[in-house]
Amino acid sequence: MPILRTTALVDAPARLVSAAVIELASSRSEVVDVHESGMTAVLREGPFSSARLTGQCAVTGAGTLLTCELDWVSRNAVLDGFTVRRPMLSLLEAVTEGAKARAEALTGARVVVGTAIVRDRRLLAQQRAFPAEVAGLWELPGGRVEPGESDQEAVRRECAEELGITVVPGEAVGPDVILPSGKLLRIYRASTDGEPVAVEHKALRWLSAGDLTDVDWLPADRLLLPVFRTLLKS
Ligand SMILES: Nc1nc2c([nH]c(=O)n2[C@H]2C[C@H](O)[C@@H](COP(=O)(O)OP(=O)(O)OP(=O)(O)O)O2)c(=O)[nH]1
Repeated sequence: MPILRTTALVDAPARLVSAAVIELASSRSEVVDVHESGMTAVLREGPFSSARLTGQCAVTGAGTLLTCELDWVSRNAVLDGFTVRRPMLSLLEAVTEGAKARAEALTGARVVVGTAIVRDRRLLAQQRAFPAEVAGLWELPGGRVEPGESDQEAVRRECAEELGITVVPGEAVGPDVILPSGKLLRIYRASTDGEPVAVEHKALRWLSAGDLTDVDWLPADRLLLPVFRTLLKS
């Protein structure tokens, strides 16, 4: 199975480098797995039987080392060297260099926090009531981090406003996701003793791992479903 590998040293945190690779990969392929330090995508169409793109981040003293790999099953091993390897290398370089530039440009971008509250192996999700373009779609509780506020303070404030509960924020999980506005969606675990109610939303649901695909998520959250599944296993 042919395999190509490229690397780049990126001056940005790993969860943002992962976000940039996910954004680039999802414009050309189907992202099938995401985690804090990378992602795996499958290319469905091209001069190969099947192809897989992975991006993996490692934290070093000099920045985040991004390693991207493409491996594929050849249709014709003789033609492979001429007709497949060169475009595959161009694709890989475009993803690696594109992710480096995008992550470095977005360092310090505004953050939207999402809150992952898990109870009895179920994740709390809420259905948006407005604006019209996204009404009916599902998301995690949260919202924009206000100037001068920490991510954790935003998690506490948004959960109080949207759910009427006090939460204790935990660690960030998964990669960031770049929103169409250029803000970064960042998910934090949180725990609560309170009973949430839908203050601003249409509905709340506690979703088990098997229920996760029953609801129509906002596109950024749909990308994070592998992270939500992992949370429900632990
Ligand atoms: N809260 C939240 N927002 C999300 C998620 N996924 C996702 O794409 N978003 C987007 C939707 C919005 O464009 C943006 C957050 O907007 P928002 O309306 O919830 O934020 P906010 O409470 O600070 O807004 P506002 O009342 O100040 O207008 O992030 C998610 O899981 N939770």
